[in-house]
This record gives sequence, C-alpha cells and structure tokens, in this order.
Amino acid sequence: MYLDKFEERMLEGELGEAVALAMRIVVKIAEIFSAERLVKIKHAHVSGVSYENIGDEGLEFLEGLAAKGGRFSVPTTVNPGAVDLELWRKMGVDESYVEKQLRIVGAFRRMGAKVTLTCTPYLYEDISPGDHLAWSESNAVLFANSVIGARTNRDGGPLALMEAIAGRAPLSGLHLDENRRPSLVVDFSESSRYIAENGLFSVAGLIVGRLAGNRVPLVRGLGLQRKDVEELKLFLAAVGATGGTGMVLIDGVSPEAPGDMPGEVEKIGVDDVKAELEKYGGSGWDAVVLGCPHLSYEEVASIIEWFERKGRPRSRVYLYTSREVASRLRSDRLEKLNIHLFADTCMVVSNLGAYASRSVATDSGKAAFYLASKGYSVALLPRRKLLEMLVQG
Ligand SMILES: C[C@@](O)(CCOP(=O)(O)O)CC(=O)O
Ligand code: SF4
Repeated sequence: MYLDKFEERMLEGELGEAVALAMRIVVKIAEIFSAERLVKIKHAHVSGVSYENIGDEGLEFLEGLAAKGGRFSVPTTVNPGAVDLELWRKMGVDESYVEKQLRIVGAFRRMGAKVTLTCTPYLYEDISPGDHLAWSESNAVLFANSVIGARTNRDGGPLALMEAIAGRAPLSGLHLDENRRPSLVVDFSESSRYIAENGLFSVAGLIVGRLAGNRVPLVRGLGLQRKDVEELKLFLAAVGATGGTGMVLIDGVSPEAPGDMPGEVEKIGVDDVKAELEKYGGSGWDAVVLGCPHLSYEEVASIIEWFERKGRPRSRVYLYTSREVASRLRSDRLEKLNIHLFADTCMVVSNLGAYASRSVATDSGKAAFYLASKGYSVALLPRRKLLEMLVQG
C-alpha cells in the first residue's frame, strides 16, 4: 500500500508513540480492505464514550492513550455519554459512577476533542459535499453520506479514534465512488401517503435497514426533501438500527446521482408498514422518551411550546439533546411541566430503567429497536400522536 513520506514518518514513530499506534491500526485496516492508499480526513466523530457501554477497560484505554501523547490531528467531536453532566442527580447514579464518566470526558478533552457529547454532529459542524470524514455513530454516518454527500465509512468507535489521531482513513468503502452506487431499489410509492399522514418515517427506516443489510439502497417515492431534517434523522437512524449500511440514496434528497438502476426492486405497501409497526405495540407505558437521534433546537422548542399551550403531560416526558440546545432551553418551567430535558446522554446509552421506567413510548425506530433488545417494553408511535395522547383528558 502506498504511504507518502509524512505517513511513513508517522508510522515509524517520529511523531510519537500514540501516532505510531494509530497509524499501525489504520494501515492494518486499510490492508484488510485492499485500499491503495489513505485519505486525509477533515473531521472525526468518535462513539464509545458512555461509561455504561465501555466500562473500566475503555476508560483505562482512553486515559492510557492520552498519557502516551495521543492528540487529535483534525477537529473531533464525541458521542453521548452515560449521564447528563449537570443533572446526573436526577438519573439514579452515584458520584463514583459520574467520576468515571468525567474521567472519560477528561481523556477526550486532553486529546483535543470538542466534548459535544451529541450524536448529531451534522447539525453543528461545518461539513460539505465531498468531505472525507471518519465518523462512528451510525445515524451520523448515514446522514453525512446520504443527505450531505460527505464521505465516511461506518467505522467502529475505536477505529474512528485512531483515524482522528492519524488524520487519515483507509481510502476504501464509501470513500470511493464505486461503492456509493445503489444495488437495490426500495419503492415506497404505494405507501408514502400513509407514511406521511401518520408520521411513520421511523418505521420506513426499520424496513429499509433490514432489506438493505450492508448494501446501499436507492429509496424511491418516500416524498422527503432536504429540508425535512426531523423526518430524515428518524428515518436514517432506524435504517442504521436494523441494517449495517452506511448510506442510502434518497430520491429528492441525496446530492449524488444514482447511476444505473439496480435490477432488484422491493415495493413497500401499507400492510408492510403496519406489520413493522405492530412489532412495537408495548402497552401501558409510563414515560415518553424523545430524542434518538438527539433533538435539534427547533424540535425541543416546539415540544415545550406544545405543552405550554396544551397543559402538563399526563406522563413524564424525557427529551435528549445537545448541551448547546439544552442550555438555551432549560428553565424552571420544565420541571413544573413534568418535562426532563437531558444533554450529554440519551435513552439508550444511559441507564433509563434507573430513572425513568422499563416501559416507555418513543417516536424513534432506532430507540425502540435497541430498548426492546435490552428487554424494555416499548411502544413506537409517531411524535404528533404521542404529544396529542399526552394532553388528552
Ligand atoms: C447505538 C449508538 O447510537 C450509540 C451507542 O454507541 P456508543 O456507546 O456511542 O458506542 C451507536 C450507533 O448506532 O452507531
Ligand atoms: S440518541 Fe440514538 S442515535 Fe443518539 S447516541 Fe443515543 S442511541 Fe445513538
């Protein structure tokens, strides 16, 4: 595999132990995928930040890497952790647990990360079509490739960490034109009206992910546009939950042309959508969790505004967003409204059962998929319907 002079020096340890380790791993992966060379990345996003998921082993690895002089050579953001770093007392955890999460955050900060602790870097970072990235949160990867037209593989957290230090990724997979072309069509023209009227884009995503597996699908007839960020987030996150793919070409949204039409066409009817939705019929929920992926400023503001207008919700509502949005919208009013606005974490990577309930309702196909697999009882319902149910007498 070709390495330029500077990359060779990095690999040989001239820039320190951490850079050499990062390069060894990136080069090894590049060789496995038969990449001809590496590509410089503009930005990295690292998952595997929650103490709940990575435990002491992960924490020690990150501290060790920072102590070895590990420094990110490109702007790097990080995924949510296990707790809200301000409101952790409301999350059923003790101080020693929070200490561990803070040590993880500290290690990332020493390595130069912007400690954003959100899974929606695409809402905040300056990412353009054609940019090469090393991202490792599936919903973010899918948004970057499918909506923005940037290029990243669906990396695991540890690989993105090494790529962030090396500033390079293997030139393989979705970094290359030939792997960004669709190999099947998923056609929603028979069900798009039903999906739009009932707000079921999450359900559409669960279906697409399962059909696509690791292939890039071309989604036709869904009726979404580039401006429909809320729906696109829910749709793509759900694709990433049931499928391994890192990209969906969405007719009317994706900036890239699909090229030759694939022969395989799957038509999705109203009955298919209903059948998928019926898998998440959990009843008797006693908390509502919204924000997988993290809610944007506009989404949080409009949910708060809804309850201010219609009155206090009948069950507790948990909202998850970025620190930036939470600090703009948090107020004493929310407590009175039975709304809990959390940042730095989410319903999947925190211990939801400890502070909310093991019986929840959500509008997120991805959260429904992961929480159900952890043994929670989950009802999947469109956001509009949930909000209405919460204020009905
Ligand atoms: C489920 C997920 O959104 C968050 C949990 O992963 P992690 O703890 O950030 O590695 C990861 C993903 O889908 O890429
Ligand atoms: S909110 Fe959803 S997409 Fe974001 S980190 Fe949690 S599980 Fe992943």
